[in-house]
Amino acid sequence: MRIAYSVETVRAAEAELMARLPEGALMQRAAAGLAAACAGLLGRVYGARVVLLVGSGDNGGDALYAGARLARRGAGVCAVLLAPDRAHQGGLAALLGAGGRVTDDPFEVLADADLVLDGVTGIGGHGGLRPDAVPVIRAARGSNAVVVAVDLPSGVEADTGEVRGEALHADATVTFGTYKPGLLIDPAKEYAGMVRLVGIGLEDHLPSVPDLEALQHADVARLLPVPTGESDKYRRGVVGVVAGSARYPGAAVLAVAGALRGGAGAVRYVGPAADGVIARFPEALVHGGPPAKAGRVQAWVVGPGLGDGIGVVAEVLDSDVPVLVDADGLRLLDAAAVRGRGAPTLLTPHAGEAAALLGVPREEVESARLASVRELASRYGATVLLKGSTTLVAAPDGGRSPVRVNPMGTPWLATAGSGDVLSGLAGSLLAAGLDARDAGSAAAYLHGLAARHAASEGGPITSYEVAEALRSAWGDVQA
Ligand SMILES: NC(=O)C1=CN([C@@H]2O[C@H](COP(=O)(O)OP(=O)(O)OC[C@H]3O[C@@H](n4cnc5c(N)ncnc54)[C@H](OP(=O)(O)O)[C@@H]3O)[C@@H](O)[C@H]2O)[C@@H](O)CC1
Ligand SMILES: [K+]
Repeated sequence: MRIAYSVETVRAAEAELMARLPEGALMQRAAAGLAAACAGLLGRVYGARVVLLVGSGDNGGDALYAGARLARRGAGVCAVLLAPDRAHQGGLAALLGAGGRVTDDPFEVLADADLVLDGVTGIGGHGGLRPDAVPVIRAARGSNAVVVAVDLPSGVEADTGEVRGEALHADATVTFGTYKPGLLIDPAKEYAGMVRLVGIGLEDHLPSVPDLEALQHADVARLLPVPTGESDKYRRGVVGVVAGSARYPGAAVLAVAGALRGGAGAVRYVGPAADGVIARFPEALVHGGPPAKAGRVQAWVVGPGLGDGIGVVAEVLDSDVPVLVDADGLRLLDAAAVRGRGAPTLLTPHAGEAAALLGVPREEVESARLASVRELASRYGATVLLKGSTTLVAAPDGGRSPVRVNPMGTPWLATAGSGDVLSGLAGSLLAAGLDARDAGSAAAYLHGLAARHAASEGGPITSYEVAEALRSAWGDVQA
């Protein structure tokens, strides 16, 4: 599991820790870890050419002190001061004392650098890079040097993962004390490269519940249901899928495709697209409806491709098993009916649907995804999976459990029908007994991984191919 804390929380923990340490000790810990990571990347420090890009805050201070350590080990270290009169004084003195130098010509030194340390901004940065930094960052990127970001790639928003202008694309990021949300959420995450976490003693001063957590392969593997010798289809779970319409029969096929590969023992399809479903999946159980007459299920998925036939949503919400509501099912969703349910509900909107549920413009959700998913969960008393380049999953517990962020997203998933596959898959995991937050986050993870597997064969992928690749994704996380 990777966990992240917001800047506000990091600053509070830092203040607590700093009060117990001698002046500057924390920055020295950060710089020591940073220099060691750079030494590892360089292989040989003696004679290496290192360039420091130094901004006006403590992020630049970290770079300067780390540069001083590398200079003492024989590296040729040169600093580019982006705000010369505001550069960290102690760090600058340390660098000069260790034999490093300052240059006025960044392009000359960047041309043959082995390693560039990006200390322009860290958690104190806002907005994209300022104009004076842009050509320098581009020159660093255009060189053959390994580019290492200090704490965060400069130009990204630490708390939200937004990138509001130009930002540095790093090969690696050395972050201090804890991950920041921007290191886990796209698009910022893509700028960070390989992330290394350096402990500075902050851990003991951070709250026990982080703001965010991201599952990794091993976490997903632990969550996935494994059939035992005792299993029959009911023990493995039967998932009911209420989807599709005369106008959108394909949504039914895709939701069933996802459900069949989600670990439930059987998939029961209810709706008007039964012929299409059976033609593709003879193993599906089909029923014309209504859902209450279709037979026993352990969880329902309702919504994909329902078109106008959304009257059925209320009937499904009336059941006493977990229910996933997606797509058309989210229109006209009655908040009181959802809140009044005894069994868990999982809502899976994209940003536009989330905006409609919240009654705000779509841009408001896009620009504040974390706040939006939390607000939806609390307003509906449901677990909410907010789809997007980084899918977020929040439980309705007032922030007691961290929001899950999916580290496995991929732009390949921006294709028609991919949400239908996800809803079937997540519903199947609900039927197999996972709680709503686990089912949603494990499904998002497998779905993203499956898309990557499918895309690795080359070229654009279809949603059906994503569903087919779920098997190999499943095997991959368990390997
Ligand atoms: N917290 C911890 O536990 C520890 C923290 N440590 C380190 O401190 C870092 C935080 O330092 P920080 O607070 O000084 O802020 P920082 O990231 O250097 O940037 C702020 C400066 O940048 C400027 N600026 C703002 N936006 C900008 C932009 N777009 N483009 C260009 N400039 C921009 C802004 O200037 P202004 O807006 O006033 O012009 C301000 O002066 C943290 O990331 C970590 O590296 C470690 O040493 C030890 C443990
Ligand atoms: K940085």
